[in-house]
Amino acid sequence: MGRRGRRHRGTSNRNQIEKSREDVQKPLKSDASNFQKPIWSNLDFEDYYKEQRIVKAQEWDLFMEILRKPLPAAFRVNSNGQFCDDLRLKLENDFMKSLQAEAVESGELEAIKPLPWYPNNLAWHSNFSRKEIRKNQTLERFHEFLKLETEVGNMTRQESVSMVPPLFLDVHPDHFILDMCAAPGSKTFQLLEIIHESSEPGSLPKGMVVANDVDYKRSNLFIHQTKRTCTTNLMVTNNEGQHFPNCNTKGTLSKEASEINHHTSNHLLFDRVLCDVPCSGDGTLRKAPDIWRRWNSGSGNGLHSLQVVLAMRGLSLLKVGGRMIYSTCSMNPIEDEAVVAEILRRCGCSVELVDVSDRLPELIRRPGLKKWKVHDRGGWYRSYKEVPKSQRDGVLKSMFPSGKSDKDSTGGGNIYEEITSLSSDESAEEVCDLPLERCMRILPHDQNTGGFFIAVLHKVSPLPEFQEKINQRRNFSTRKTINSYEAVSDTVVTKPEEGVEGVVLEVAVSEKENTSEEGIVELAKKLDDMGGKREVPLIQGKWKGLYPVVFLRDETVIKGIKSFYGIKDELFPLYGHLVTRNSDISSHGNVKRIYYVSKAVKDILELNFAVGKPLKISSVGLQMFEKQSSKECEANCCSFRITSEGLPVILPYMTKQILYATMADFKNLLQHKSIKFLDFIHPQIGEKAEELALGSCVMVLVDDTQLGSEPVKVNSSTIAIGCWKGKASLTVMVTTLACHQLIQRLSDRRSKELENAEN
Ligand SMILES: C[S@@+](CC[C@H](N)C(=O)[O-])C[C@H]1O[C@@H](n2cnc3c(N)ncnc32)[C@H](O)[C@@H]1O
Repeated sequence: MGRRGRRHRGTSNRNQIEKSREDVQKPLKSDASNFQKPIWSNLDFEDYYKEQRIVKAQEWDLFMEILRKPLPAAFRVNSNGQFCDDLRLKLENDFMKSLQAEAVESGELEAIKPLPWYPNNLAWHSNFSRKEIRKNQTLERFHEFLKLETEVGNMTRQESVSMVPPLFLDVHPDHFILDMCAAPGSKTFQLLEIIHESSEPGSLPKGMVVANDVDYKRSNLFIHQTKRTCTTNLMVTNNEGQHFPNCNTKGTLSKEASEINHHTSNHLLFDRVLCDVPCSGDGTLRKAPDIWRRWNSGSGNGLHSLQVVLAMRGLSLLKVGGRMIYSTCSMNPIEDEAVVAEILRRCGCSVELVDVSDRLPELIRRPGLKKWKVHDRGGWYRSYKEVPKSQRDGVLKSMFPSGKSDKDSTGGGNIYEEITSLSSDESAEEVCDLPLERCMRILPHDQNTGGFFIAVLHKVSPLPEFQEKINQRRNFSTRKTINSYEAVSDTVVTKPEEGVEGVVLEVAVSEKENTSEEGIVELAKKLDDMGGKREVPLIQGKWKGLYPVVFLRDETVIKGIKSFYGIKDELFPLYGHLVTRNSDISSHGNVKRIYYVSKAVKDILELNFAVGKPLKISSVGLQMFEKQSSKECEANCCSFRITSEGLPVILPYMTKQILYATMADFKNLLQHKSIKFLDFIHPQIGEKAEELALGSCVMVLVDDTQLGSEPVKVNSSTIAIGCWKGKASLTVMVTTLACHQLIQRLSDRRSKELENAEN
């Protein structure tokens, strides 16, 4: 095959991939002129899945019936939330009972119930769809509860099947985890919760999550939500997953930096990888009925090769001994079993499909298929031999159960290459000889959910050398990466330094936060002390709302914060853990927002700087301090207030600017938002408030016995809010919504205590 022909096929295939990707990701236009009523059926879909035999003939009608019903709502109580137990009890003891009448009326057995396979009754399924919950008046109280707790970050609405993959990943708090296709981030939140679960309040987990997604707009939505997780252990990147950088140090790091990088040898490697790939999404038909209209077998075919390369890249970034989940919300074997079979063939003995049949026994799932066929416009094919040459652009060998890709897996060929001579037995229906029965397919009618597919992979040894070489070749052809990224986003590209092949961009911020270019360049000079690498905007000569992350090294600012809040370096180091972005610096050179990064994130950030910034970081760490200018502020006042999301992390290490208050004064402040010192219910608390330095402070709720015996040890149940101490009054610095939610939770606790006392 000549080069021209091959290139042509490659391009056409690429176009098809792009098209499928667009089809999958493009939100439907919501304006009235484009609105089309869902059709709830698609004969091609029915023919396809009947032929693939994903369900037995006798189950077919039920399968289709359930697919046409709206998806019941599901939600999770966030396990790190301060009110986790309170919320779980409220669901178990209050809503489960009070909603029951409503359920019986609509013919259901239970209104809400915990998902039996999810640990600790933390995930719930409601027999009402989200629409019903919104519309029904009796359900209003429940709806308000869900809305409020979701808004403040105590709960997450998430499709139940989408909660499954993190549970099979076997995550430990010290794990470095890569979530390759993370947006909108529901599984990332779960992963973060797991790594935080066993850490003490204020002590940060050793592990971290890199949440990557090529689509920076989708990532930005997700970044906005990460505030509520109060985590310092997250980095969000916008690399193409298949080109995710090695961050290979090639022995160029100093001894100190190499030690930092100890856990990653000379590559950035991960203990766990979640590869939740872009897919045709027909498992979400119940939630997104517009898919009925759009569905065709070409979508799955067009995504297959992207899914293979994403999974292969994930495996190459995985440590030996590590675990990767490959998952899709599609029921299509071309996107599911065929991809898993292809990666197993490419990896040889270095990767195993893990049998997890003994895990989560209450989760109903079906074994992966060993037989399937491939369909395209030309019809059905049982083996690659049957595919006419004219159709081989879109139908690949790797889509068939046998794969027949020996040549591909040596690294010499590529998956678009043609086979012209095949033996006669290849025309028979193929059966895959790999243990694909270990994969899991969740079908909608099994437990009233969406459809999902999961495979658990274990890396036993390094991948075959040629596979690693293929990955390295892909990673970095840097220019290509930049160009393909430009297609989907506005990017600031860091000017490549001598000897460093193309390095890319950083942080996305909203347009309104834009600062003048001169100001930023000026500030970059001041703040970027990481080897003097200054960021230069290349694309269209504009910053386009994307700004670099820089370590904050300003001694005056850091010392000011430390002394004002009484933070001891040996207990909670600030230096080297504080970062800011150029967008967070005013044109006068003043830092506006400061983020805190855990040791794990700091290490990766430093590694990224050291190897020329191949990671396109769009968000990192937790916003902990915010500039707060006030006329009342005196010379010794610190102009950085502690943010609500930063407070739980820093509180255990603060020795100054803390006011302890009992319930009456605490609630009073939440209700009135601002209280004069003279108006405190307990005058001694008012006096203490007056003694605080002007500026940011924290009010901590204590019980009557603790008052007067300060300092009180902070633990995971400590309730505190950020405040501002003015000349005559104390003011809360949290939103009205957060005040409202806190009052609600405190009242519920109080009623529970009274109830317990009565019994
Ligand atoms: C199924 S969604 C992921 C859902 C997500 N894991 C969650 O639980 O919320 C697939 C994601 O893959 C992203 N994506 C598509 N192509 C990609 C690529 N080449 N590299 C990385 N991400 C990609 C899409 O932007 C999309 O957000």
